Amino acid sequence: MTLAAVAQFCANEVLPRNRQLCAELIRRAALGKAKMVFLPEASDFIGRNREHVLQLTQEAEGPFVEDICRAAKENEIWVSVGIHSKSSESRVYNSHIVVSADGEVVSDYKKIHLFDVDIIGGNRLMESEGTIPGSDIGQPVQTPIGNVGLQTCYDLRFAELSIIQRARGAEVLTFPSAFTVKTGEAHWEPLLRARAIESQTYVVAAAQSGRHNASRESFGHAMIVDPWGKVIAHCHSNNDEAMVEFADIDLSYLASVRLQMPVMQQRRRDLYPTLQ
Ligand SMILES: O=C(O)CNC(=O)[C@H](CS)NC(=O)CCC(=O)C(=O)O
Repeated sequence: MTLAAVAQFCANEVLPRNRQLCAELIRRAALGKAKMVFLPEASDFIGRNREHVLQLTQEAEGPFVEDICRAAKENEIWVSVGIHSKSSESRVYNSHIVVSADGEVVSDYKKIHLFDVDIIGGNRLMESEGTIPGSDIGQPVQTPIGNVGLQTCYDLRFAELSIIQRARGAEVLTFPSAFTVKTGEAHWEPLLRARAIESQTYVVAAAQSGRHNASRESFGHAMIVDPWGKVIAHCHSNNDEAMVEFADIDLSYLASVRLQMPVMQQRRRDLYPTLQ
């Protein structure tokens, strides 16, 4: 058994509180014997507006990453977590870091697709006003649960990334998220299951959940999906309770799914561009 743990909680603008909750979730995952734990996008904080996010990022980044690295090392567990990170201009990066069980940051993915949308009956959010998009898909990270491809939240809607990461050796795709309630109700689970089925990977999706402030609420429902599309861990809640659920990442099962239905070999690369 190689257990993974997926977490959800409700980050707010109180930085020490968010750090403590993350450390607590890491500890609970390790107590449950997980080898790697997945925390949501923006686990360091959810801010009120662009200026607030910029200011909080200055204060949050150093102490947050330090605390995550310490918790990973103390509990001997790998961690995937979404954070805001500083840049040389007045916008931040939406980063997704992986920390090894030695407490070292071993990978840093910057969200490629930014959430610039105006949903009728939902939210208008223009992420690119305060965030610089990343431009590197990166290589999957070798971890004790398998090769983990890093993405973030809205990237989930761009299936090309998942296929490319699968071609680069990903066995697990991970999407730390803060889905809105309206889009989450309609799309969250079907998108996660679709990515798992079509790329034949495990999908681990940690989630923000509950009300962050007067204008932001997140959908929750963190989950792990197996390569057949079955939901094998599910935080059944959309309130602000912090929780963690577990599932076995079975790479021999993954190999058998790929063998039975070899979709990667069956792609018509003569008809559509080769993905690498
Ligand atoms: O703002 C922060 O600090 C953290 N980042 C987020 O919450 C991001 C950008 S606003 N949220 C999403 O991408 C939601 C995607 C979504 O809900 C969908 O694809 O339907």
